Amino acid sequence: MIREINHDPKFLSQKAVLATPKDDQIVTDLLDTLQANQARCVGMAANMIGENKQIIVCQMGPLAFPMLNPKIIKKARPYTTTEGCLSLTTTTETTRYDLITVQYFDRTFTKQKQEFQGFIAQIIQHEIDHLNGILI
Ligand SMILES: CSCC[C@H](NC=O)C(=O)O
Repeated sequence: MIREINHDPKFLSQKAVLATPKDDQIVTDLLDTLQANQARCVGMAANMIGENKQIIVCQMGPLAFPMLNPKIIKKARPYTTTEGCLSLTTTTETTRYDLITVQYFDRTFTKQKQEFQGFIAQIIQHEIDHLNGILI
């Protein structure tokens, strides 16, 4: 189901709680909502649809993939960039890392560890910030 985008700064600045296998409907809704906003959005965190759970979805080419309870366990090659966000009206300068290793659970709740580089790594960092209540 496509959900409304949350713009409430108080809600968005909370730290999200751990996701469980019972949260699969949130994953579906997040993927639907990302797809509906594809023209202006490449990633979303669950709190952006009003669900305070550690779930993100990221668009990589034609593929949108969910990550549950993601954690960056390694980061390298910092750089400065400017980002916007569907939940905000302004853009901000921020530091990102070109190379990251992420530990997460996939939709079947299987533990994964994967390395990401470049733009997709940037999206993941932006969305994980959302889970920690950090808006760029
Ligand atoms: C380049 S990272 C920007 C990610 C942002 N998503 C919002 O959470 C978006 O504009 O899709």
